[in-house]
Amino acid sequence: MSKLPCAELHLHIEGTLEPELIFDLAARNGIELPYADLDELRARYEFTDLQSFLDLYYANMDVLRTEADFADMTRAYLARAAAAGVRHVEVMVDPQAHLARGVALETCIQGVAAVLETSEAEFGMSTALIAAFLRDRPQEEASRVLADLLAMNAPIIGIGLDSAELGNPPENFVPLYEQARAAGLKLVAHAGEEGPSHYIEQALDLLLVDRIDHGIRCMDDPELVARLEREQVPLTICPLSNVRLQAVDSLESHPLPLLLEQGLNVSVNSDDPAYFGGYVDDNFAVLRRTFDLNPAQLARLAENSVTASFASAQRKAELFAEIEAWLLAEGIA
Ligand SMILES: Nc1ncnc2[nH]cnc12
Ligand SMILES: [Zn+2]
Repeated sequence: MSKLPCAELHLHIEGTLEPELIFDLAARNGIELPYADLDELRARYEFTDLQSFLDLYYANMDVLRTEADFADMTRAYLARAAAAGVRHVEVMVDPQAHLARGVALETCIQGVAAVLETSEAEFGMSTALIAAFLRDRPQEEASRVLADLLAMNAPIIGIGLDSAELGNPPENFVPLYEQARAAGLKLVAHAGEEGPSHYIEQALDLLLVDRIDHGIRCMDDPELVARLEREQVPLTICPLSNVRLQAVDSLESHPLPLLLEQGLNVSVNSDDPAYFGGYVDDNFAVLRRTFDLNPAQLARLAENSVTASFASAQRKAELFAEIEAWLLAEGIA
């Protein structure tokens, strides 16, 4: 089976930092890591919940110091994503996580954006950049950083909301989202990953988001599931992430097939692929094996990703045609 063409809509670029690159960048920047070798680092990749992952994710970012570091990480992701079948990607970056370490906004944004600009020529892959804000830091700080991003004309298409969800509800960030909307930006937010289903409703009703990242806790509220279907609210779902962070009991009990069956716009994404055991093709592969998904169901997931993307109408038409061609090649058209 050839790689299914798709859009990746839920991807933290810092979550693509592979252990080997962490060691390379540490050596380049003269940083002493708290791990003796790759095996010792890899042994830490056992998570009990979101916070246990975030602790390692933020610690490992310390190796990102220069524009070249951000660029090398982004280049490595694009090459791996191209091999995975990703034809359009909307990359999230966490500017506050870098500012807090003394890394300038320009360094992280320019480092990532400069490489995203090359992906069309190198891989035929279209890209966009989303600035994600840390919900466990103050709303006022987020608003200041967004103002700085706008003042420097950062090439961002939208904003997101991530980091520790429990106890940090969407309602805390209404001013940030109003500011972003006034600037013409697209709006997404993590909601219902670990947090309760009413965080999803808050993200929709108070932040007015275009998409929900994760959203799997909607399963606790059948009326919300019906609403998500009725309004065709996209949920960017990350199966391997949910398993590794124990947001679901097992892959077998993951709600994605049920949500697909019920007609919701669910897509498949990798979240932090260097930490969760795989890129988008790996996510598709385990889903296909576990749930015996047929080519038409896989194509529907890919079509959902294109529908939910912020790509232009022309680009979307190209991507739908690629998926149709894949389905034909699979003998199912
Ligand atoms: N899965 C996730 N949830 C919340 N914040 C994140 N930051 C990076 N990955 C994340
Ligand atoms: Zn995420």
